[in-house]
Formats: sequence, structure tokens, C-alpha cells
Amino acid sequence: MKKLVVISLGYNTGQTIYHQLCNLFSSILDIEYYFLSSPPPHNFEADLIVYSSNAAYQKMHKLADNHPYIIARRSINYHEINKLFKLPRYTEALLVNDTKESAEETILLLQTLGIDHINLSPYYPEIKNYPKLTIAITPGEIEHVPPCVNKIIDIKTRLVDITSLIEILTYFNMLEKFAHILSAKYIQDIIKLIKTGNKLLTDSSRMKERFKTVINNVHDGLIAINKENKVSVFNPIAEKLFNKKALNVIGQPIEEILDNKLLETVNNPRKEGILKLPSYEILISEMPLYAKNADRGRLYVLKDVSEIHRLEESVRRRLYEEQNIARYNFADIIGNSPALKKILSLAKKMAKTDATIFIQGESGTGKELLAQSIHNASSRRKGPFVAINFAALSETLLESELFGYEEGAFTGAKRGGSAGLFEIAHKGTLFLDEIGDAPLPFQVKLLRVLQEKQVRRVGGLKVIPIDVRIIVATNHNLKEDIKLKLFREDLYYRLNVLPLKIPALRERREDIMPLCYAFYKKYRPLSNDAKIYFKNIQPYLEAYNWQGNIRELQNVIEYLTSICPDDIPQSSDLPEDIKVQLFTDKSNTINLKEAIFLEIKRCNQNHEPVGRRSLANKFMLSENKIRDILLSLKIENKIMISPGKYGLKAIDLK
Ligand SMILES: Nc1ncnc2c1ncn2[C@@H]1O[C@H](COP(=O)(O)OP(=O)(O)OP(=O)(O)O)[C@@H](O)[C@H]1O
Repeated sequence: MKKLVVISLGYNTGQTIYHQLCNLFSSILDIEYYFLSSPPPHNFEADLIVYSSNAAYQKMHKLADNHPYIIARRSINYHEINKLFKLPRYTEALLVNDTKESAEETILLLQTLGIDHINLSPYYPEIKNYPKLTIAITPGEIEHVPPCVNKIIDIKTRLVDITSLIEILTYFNMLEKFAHILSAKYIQDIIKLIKTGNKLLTDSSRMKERFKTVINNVHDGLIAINKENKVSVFNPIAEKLFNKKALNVIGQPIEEILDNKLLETVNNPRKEGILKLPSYEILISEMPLYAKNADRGRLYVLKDVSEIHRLEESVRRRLYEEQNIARYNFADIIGNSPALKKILSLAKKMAKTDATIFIQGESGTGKELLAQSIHNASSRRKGPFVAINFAALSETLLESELFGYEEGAFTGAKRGGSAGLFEIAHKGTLFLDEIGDAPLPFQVKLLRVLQEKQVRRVGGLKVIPIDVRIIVATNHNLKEDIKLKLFREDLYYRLNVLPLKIPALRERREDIMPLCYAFYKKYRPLSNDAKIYFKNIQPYLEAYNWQGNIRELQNVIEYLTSICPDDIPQSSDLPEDIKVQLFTDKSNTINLKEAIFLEIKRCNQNHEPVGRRSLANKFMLSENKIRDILLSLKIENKIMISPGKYGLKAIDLK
């Protein structure tokens, strides 16, 4: 068999070409390969030498003089080329090869093959100045890739191209016999490449199709312009707004559609402006288009202003609808204090009736929670629960919000009018929060609606009957407000049918720790050790005044679980407000006394020793101060004092 020897500079190249040639010609030729670090032996035999490149010939031909040779022309490895199609357009990359010539040649080759969506800069070991790019493309020369690169695309060693393969066969006089095998193999490769290309093409045209569908179905007008200020996208809404066909506009300068004066409208820092067209008023916003940090033009988004008004209204409605659901039930109300239990038992009975409920309690005591629970326990539970806060609404808005309005009732009134909250709450519950803040003139109107059980929209004549259960809440002392002529007495009696007074948290201190544990669970759902978490601060939490009630307590637990997520908090970790009140406010001795009493009781229940010193440490007070407090507790007959570690005993009067 005739012998063919492949000679290359690097091992990778030699091996790849050797395999390629074996794959084609192993049945007719005996093939060997050598490379720079493993050169052919002296006097080696070869019928034909194939040098992998000009550089390989230059460096190694002296070792193989007198042998016939060809220098292979090489082509890209088609199997690997699809890696390049996946790179986005305008990608900047280094083309790394072992010599200047081979790097430049590969770039040219890629360009000839149609790989023109990537900007390639040659890189080879001796090069001094080159752009420090992060992507490198290399035909198998990974070891030459410079350190600035963090992504290497190896398109594998280039193969011997078809013309050189024909040359080899011609040299051995075997072309006629083997041309069909060669062309079949070659065509196979080409078909694979075409398939890859086709898939990429279909993918990209599918993407284009999808993109087009999106653009055409957006409810806004879209105009995109390229870097040359020419229109590249003009969707159907833009066609409608400007009364122009995309066909006539695409490719035209933007000034033909939006003249300079109009374009100036958006030339402000917010990049937004109002355009007045013959039949529409349009909000136009401009945004730059970037692709891979390169400026790709601009996009104008055009919204019909009357459409914005419609959307705003629908969002407001949706928000109302979402709010119009009562989320809480009686089971969500935490606390075992007798005071709370009494309220809950009363409220459950009231829930069964349809009469107006009047909840009084300080801010944060859970009035809305209770109102929602009542609604959910009532026969109206399937109807809406609508809450309105009088403290949050201006006098002018109140009437239209509650009673609704007819079209044209005032400037800005929307077409078709709008239902008020009384109408929205039909068959459900209307929760009037902070009723004490309702302005006097409005109180008269409210009273009339409550008495007549019907509303008339602002600017309307029609009377609309309403079937609504009313729950009102206030943290004011309304009797005082009546004296001060801030609240109407007749309305007060109309509302005060079923009164419920939620006591402040400091009046039901037994609920403090269960609430702490519940909120701790809420903020640290994966922890089970709530009791241990509070062991050092429990007396302080129980002694504190909780002016903001449960809302304040909830905030404090959120604060503690944020600053002490993994450690058990100490008294020093408590929020400043609590520390100031407990440790510096002289008027707080009463709280401290109560806290010390509760701590003694807790120790007794847990069979823990408790004495003057441990109390002094815990409450950061002197032992003398503790002694005074203990004596005072003893005088009040709340504790017994005997000698020994277990000498302090709380007297349970219950
Ligand atoms: N007993 C309770 N159990 C669990 N959470 C409670 C309890 N009481 C109140 N809360 C929670 O405390 C917060 C304040 O409650 P809510 O808003 O019902 O109080 P409010 O009395 O209506 O307050 P405001 O008068 O300021 O409107 C809410 O997050 C509520 O869920």
C-alpha cells in the first residue's frame, strides 16, 4: 500500500488531519503523522507528504527533503460551525490561532463561509497589540488563548478541504475510483451544515414571527427607528394613530412621521410628552434601544390618553375588588385573656344578626380584624366586605366615593358615571373605619342613607336601594366629641346599636406573650423555639405600655427577628422606645412592679428559683430598688416573701 505522511506543527492538527484522512482513505493508503515535537525519523519512507500548513512546510521540510509533498488547503470544521451561529450579532471576539497567517486565514475563511455576524480580531502568540476581548474563537489552539478571555469557543482543528483531497487522490491515480466516496462524504458534511443552518434559520424566522405577533398585538403604538433615524417598526396601532400605512413608512426618515417639533415634545429628562394629533391625544415616551451595549436606535411608545384614563379606572376598580374581601376569621384573633374572650364571644353572637356594630378601641387593637371576622361569620360572608377609612379621604371625595356619581356630575367625572362603595357593598358588609373623622356636613348625609337604606348618586336623580350591613369603628371617645360638637348625637345613636369595646393591650397583658409567639412564628416560620427566644426579654415586653397596641407589638417582633435572627435577644436589643419607657421613665414604676410580679409568677409556675439578685440582674435595677418593689408588692398582698431560693411566691388571686 502507498504511504501518506501528514506533517504538522502541533499535535492536535496532525492528529485531526490524520483521522480525517484515515476516515476517507485507510482502505487504499497507509497513513502516518508527525509534528514538531515528534518529528519524522531520519530516512523515513513516504510516497506523499501532506503538510498541514505553509508554516509547517517552512519549519519542517528540511527533515523530509526529496519527498513529494502538497501543502493542504484547509477548511472550517463544518460540524463545529453552528457554535458560531449561536453568537448574537455584533459579538466582538478574538480569533486565536498559532501563527499570524493562520489566524488571518481563518478569519477570511469564516467570512467567506458567511460568518459575518461576528467581529473577529486576529490573535496569535507573538502579537503585541490586540483588543482585550473576553470571547475567543479558536480552531483547536486553546493553549494560545490569552488570559483576558473568559469564554472559549473551540471550532476544532480545520480539516483538509476538498480540493486538497482531490489532489491527493489524483497524485495516487485513484481519483476516478474514489471520487464518488469522496463526494458522498463531502456532500454529507454539507448537508449537515445546511440542516444546521436551516434549523437556525427557521429558529430565527420563528422568533421573528413571534416578535411580529407581539408587536402587532400590543395595545400601544410602537415606532422603532434605527441608528440612521429610519423607521424599522411601525405597528398597526401606530398606523391607526397616524393614519399611515407601515408599507409607506418603513425605511423612511422618522421626521416624515414625527416632525422635529413633535420630537421635541419628548426631549425632556422624563422622555415623555403629549402629542396632539387631529383625532387623538397621545402620550409619547421614548426609550433608547441597546443591544450588547451598542446603540441600536430608539423606540417610541404611543398611548392614547383616553385609553390611559380607562385603564386607570379599571385598575382602581380591580384594586377595590381585591380589597373587597375579608381575609380574617375569629380563629386568626390571638389571645386568651378573659377580656378578649368576652369580646369574641359577644362578637360571634352579633355576627348572627344584621344590626349595626360599633367597635371602639385604641389604634392597633384589632378593630378591622374583628370587623372582618364578624363579616366572615355572618350570613353575608359570600358578599363583599368593603372598608373605607374616613381619616384617609378628603371631604370632597367622600361623597362621590361612598354614594357614587352620575356622568357629568363634575369635571373629570368619567363617562357612564361610577358606583359608590355603598352600592359595591350591596349584600355584604360596609366597614366605616375612623367614623369619628367624618366631617359634620357629611354625617347628616350618612345618617339619611343609614335610615332610608338607599343612596342617590352625586348628580343623579335615581334612588338606589342598598342592602348593606354596617360596622363602624373609632378610636375616639365619641361621647366627648358630641360634647365638643364634633360628632352628631343622632348619628351616634343610630350607629351605637351593638357596641363592642376592644381593650388596649396593656389592659390584657396575658395576651402579650401569645401574640409575641404568633408573630415570631410569622417572621421565622422555620423556628419552633419561640418560648426560648423571648426568655430574656419577656418581663420587659409584658411590662411595656404598648401605646400602639398589637400593631406596635407586631413591629417590635419584626424588628427583633431582623436584628437578632439567630441569637436570643437581650434587654439591650429592645427598640429604643421600649428601653426609654421602661428604664428611664420614672412614671413607669407601676409597670415595673407589674413586670416583676409577672416574672415571679412565671418562675413559680416553671419551678425556677427567683430572688432579689436575679430580679435585679434581669431588670437592670439595684437590689435596693428591687427590695422596695418587693415590699410594696407584699403590702398589696400580691406576693409572699420567705427566705431561700424559692422564697418569693406570687399570690394568685384568681
Ligand atoms: N388579636 C390579634 N391577633 C392577631 N393579630 C392581631 C390581633 N389584633 C390585631 N392584630 C394585628 O394588628 C394589626 C392592627 O390591627 P387592625 O388594623 O385590625 O387594628 P385597628 O384597631 O383597626 O387599627 P386602626 O384603628 O389604626 O385602624 C393588624 O396587622 C392585625 O392583623
